[in-house]
Amino acid sequence: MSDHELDNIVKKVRKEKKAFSNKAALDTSNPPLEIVSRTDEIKEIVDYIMDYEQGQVVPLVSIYGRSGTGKSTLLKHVCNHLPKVKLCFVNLRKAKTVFGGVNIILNELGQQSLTSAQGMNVAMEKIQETLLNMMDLQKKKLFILALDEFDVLFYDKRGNPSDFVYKLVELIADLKQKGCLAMIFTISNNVLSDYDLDERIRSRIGNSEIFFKPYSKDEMLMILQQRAKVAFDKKINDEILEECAKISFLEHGDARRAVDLLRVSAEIAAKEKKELAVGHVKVALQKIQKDRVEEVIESLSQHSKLICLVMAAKTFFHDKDWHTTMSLYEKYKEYLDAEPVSYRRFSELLKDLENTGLLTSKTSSKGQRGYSSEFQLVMDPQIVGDIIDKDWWNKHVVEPKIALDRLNDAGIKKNSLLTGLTDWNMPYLS
Ligand SMILES: Nc1ncnc2c1ncn2[C@@H]1O[C@H](COP(=O)(O)OP(=O)(O)OP(=O)(O)O)[C@@H](O)[C@H]1O
Repeated sequence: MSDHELDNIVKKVRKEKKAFSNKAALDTSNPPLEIVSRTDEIKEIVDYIMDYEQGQVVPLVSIYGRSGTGKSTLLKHVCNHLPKVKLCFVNLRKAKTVFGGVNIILNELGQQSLTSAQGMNVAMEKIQETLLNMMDLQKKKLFILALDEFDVLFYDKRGNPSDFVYKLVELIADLKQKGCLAMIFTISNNVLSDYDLDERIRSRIGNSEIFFKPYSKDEMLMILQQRAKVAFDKKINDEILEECAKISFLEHGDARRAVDLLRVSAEIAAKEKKELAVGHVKVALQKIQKDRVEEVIESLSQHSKLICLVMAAKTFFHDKDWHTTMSLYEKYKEYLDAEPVSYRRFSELLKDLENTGLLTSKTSSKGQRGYSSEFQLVMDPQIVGDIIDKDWWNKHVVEPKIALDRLNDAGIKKNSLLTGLTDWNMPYLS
């Protein structure tokens, strides 16, 4: 590429970026200028923390709620506001094992990792020693260890997360004996007491919990207005922000994704050299969904991909959202040109898919026949079909569906002419 061509690219990109006066305001890894709403949750956090002035704090508080509800932001905001509080904020997302989590804590405290052979007790002693030195040096009154994405440790089936929680609580008690007040805030999507914990730990940690509910549409709008004011020179039409807030409220209540939606919409408008409009939000939503689904689907096994394809086809072809495990399993077996997994394994795979956020489930009563689970695809089935196998999807699902809809529109009964079109029925061979 010649220098001239490169200069032209730089010029074009620079022009696109002029749509923003301060794009960093739409970067959700930066703290917000101001906390919107959440007064009750802030009060609850402050309540637990301020007990230190009476020399007595609870050892562990579980902050929980869905993603993007402000859990980490608020805890950091409160701690940074209080001069006598020392916060050590640790994200455990990358911890593959309980001991890996301990090493992440040590690293955050400025210490080297230990080998698992050195054992948990040595690690706890190291944490304790470091904390005591740090508190003495910095003349703080309360040490807070915030453990974000704490639930990750419970995926370590060989480790003992329950024992780790116990050791942390013991550590807090030891520190207190040595004149150092400390407490732990765990942050996760589910409340800590829902996890597999021993009884002795349940009684030690008590019920110190703070729930963060998903944001309402108005709260979401306020968060967006605040960021938009800083990010753009021109005032953004409220209609656009309201659209982003509405979509985010209906889909997830996640402030991070709402801000991302606004940013991607503005990027698309800038690329088209147009004013940001509501239409760009719709395009951005499709793009974000597609990127997310692509990332998740790429990491799935062939069986799980096939389950997604069955779900997408059933949803799209029959205009039906909810599907029972049995109806999905029957179609999956019919569909598969290889040895199927057992029904039990199939149910597990559905649950795993639910954990990725691609599906959601509900349990409904079948009267005397007990209960059954039903699943719904969270994403647009077209996006899922396109990602897994676009050609196959178009040929065996979209085209027959269009043909069937035409027949229906013309008033021709489904089963009279083209019975083959009453369902998509080509085995999926790849
Ligand atoms: N009340 C709020 N006021 C302003 N910005 C907010 C508020 N709540 C959340 N945000 C913004 O939304 C984004 C997500 O917030 P945060 O990371 O605190 O959520 P979280 O509940 O900890 O999510 P996760 O569980 O995914 O870690 C951040 O960029 C944050 O600045």
